[in-house]
Amino acid sequence: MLPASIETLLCASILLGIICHYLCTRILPSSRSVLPPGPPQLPLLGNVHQISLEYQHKTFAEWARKYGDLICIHAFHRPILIVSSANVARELLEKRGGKYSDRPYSILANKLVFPKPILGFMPYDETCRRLRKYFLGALETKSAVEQYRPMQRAEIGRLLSDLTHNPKEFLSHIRRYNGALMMEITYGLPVSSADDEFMAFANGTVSALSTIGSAASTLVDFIPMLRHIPTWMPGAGFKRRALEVKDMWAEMTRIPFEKVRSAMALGTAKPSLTTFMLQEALRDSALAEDDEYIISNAASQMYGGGRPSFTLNALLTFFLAMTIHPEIVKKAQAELDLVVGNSRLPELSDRDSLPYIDCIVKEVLRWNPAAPLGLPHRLQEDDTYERYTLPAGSMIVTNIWAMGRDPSLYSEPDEFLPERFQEVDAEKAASQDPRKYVFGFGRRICPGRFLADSSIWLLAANLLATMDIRRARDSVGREVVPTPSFKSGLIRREHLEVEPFECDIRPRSERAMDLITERYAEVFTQDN
Ligand code: HEM
Repeated sequence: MLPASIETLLCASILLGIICHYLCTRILPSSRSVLPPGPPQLPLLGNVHQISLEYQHKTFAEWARKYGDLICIHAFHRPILIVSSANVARELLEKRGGKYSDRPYSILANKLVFPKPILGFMPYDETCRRLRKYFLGALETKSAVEQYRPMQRAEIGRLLSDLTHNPKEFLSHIRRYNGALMMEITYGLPVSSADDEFMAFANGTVSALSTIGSAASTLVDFIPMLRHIPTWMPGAGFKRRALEVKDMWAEMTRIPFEKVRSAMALGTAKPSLTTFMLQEALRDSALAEDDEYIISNAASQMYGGGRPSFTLNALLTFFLAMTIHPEIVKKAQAELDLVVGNSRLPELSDRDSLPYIDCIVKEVLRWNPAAPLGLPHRLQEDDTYERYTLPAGSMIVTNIWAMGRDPSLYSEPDEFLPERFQEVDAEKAASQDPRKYVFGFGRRICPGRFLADSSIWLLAANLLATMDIRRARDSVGREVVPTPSFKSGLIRREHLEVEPFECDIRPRSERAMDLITERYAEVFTQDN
């Protein structure tokens, strides 16, 4: 039992806290400034009790219907501004990029897992700008994109061949396609088989990372002193997991980076994102220890740090949609047969002549956006929008999922309908294009967006040109129609995952088999 005087003191402090919080969030701002509207809050907790662990994008979309495209909620004392319209996001994050390009500080990421900040979690400081400049040169210019085309072509050849030999394992083949492509682009290192030990280890690291929590939204981010809790104490599981992931991440970063450094020293390194970044950094001066850390971690983030899993998710969404909709497969195949014929496989240079395949890719990105709530930004200084005051330090969450369900742009938004992008005028086509928002906004926009978009298109076109995707059958021969089912969560995951499903993939014809064999032989010759 506490002595009566301490009990009284505790009660008085709690009461004072509640009054201060109430004054700060409700009474005082209303006399000077108005926060955007939002659901009612509880003292001290704010809206924490209303934010579910999963599917927050749906709760936030419901709130947007009630309170508007820009709403304000509180997680304890911290204001969170939720933007549900692409136009408002552009107005704030793009046009006023100077104030909106920081990331919220994450104790879990920046203190427990990574010894120093890495790209996705960095503030928008000098280092961040330097890294983004490297990415611009390595991923976003026309010549950079051209440079990756042979790798994309080769990996498509492998994927089609793997699918013909072992179609039941399609999930692991797609995972391999994405991982191998990123490995070659990031490090210039070829991957020999799906069971590659390093890729399996990297996949394990990435999934471990995604289960410990996302940027600035775990309990330790709200109660910082929890990071000092001894690892043996009950309740310290989050810290034990974070420290495990820290070691796994360091290993995943070190192994391929050292291979590239040795190959560079021997003059045998293939051009890659890592060689490009190292050469750029060396241009001005010798490499500082910090440069090595920053570059090696940026590379491992490119390769495996969760972002490319966004592409994987889009590829799986494509397979799911094609399994559910045989009529879309037929329509796309008719377009491919007409434009490309059966004497070769589709190439990225055919893209403009295959508008229906493009509509499918757009609908994949809109229907199940890989990052439904984007990555959070942080407002660096007070700002105003319309009649609202937006306080410095607010976390900005873009509800990309809700943007893709804007009823003024998309009818029947839960349906997979590529036709919605057909025969619309140029203005509507531009505002409907999901690539204008699914990759985020402003100065932190996804640097991998062109690569991701072209990899998804290439896979869609090649797969539809050569394979039939049918529904699997159950033990009594009935077709199994997969239910579109996606897992999500801002707290535990940043992205929406496709739940596993089955489908029946077969080559369309003898000719398709020949084309796959020819491409594979070409790839095999390249490897040797
Ligand atoms: C369909 C695939 C992808 C989607 C939907 C996607 C989406 C996003 C989004 C929404 C963001 C946050 C942007 C913002 O803060 O406003 C982001 C950031 C990022 N993405 Fe992607 N991404 C994809 C693929 C990729 C790929 C293939 C790479 C690597 C080549 C990549 C690398 C990154 C990096 C490094 C960041 C952090 C940038 C920063 O913090 O400055 N992404 N992505």
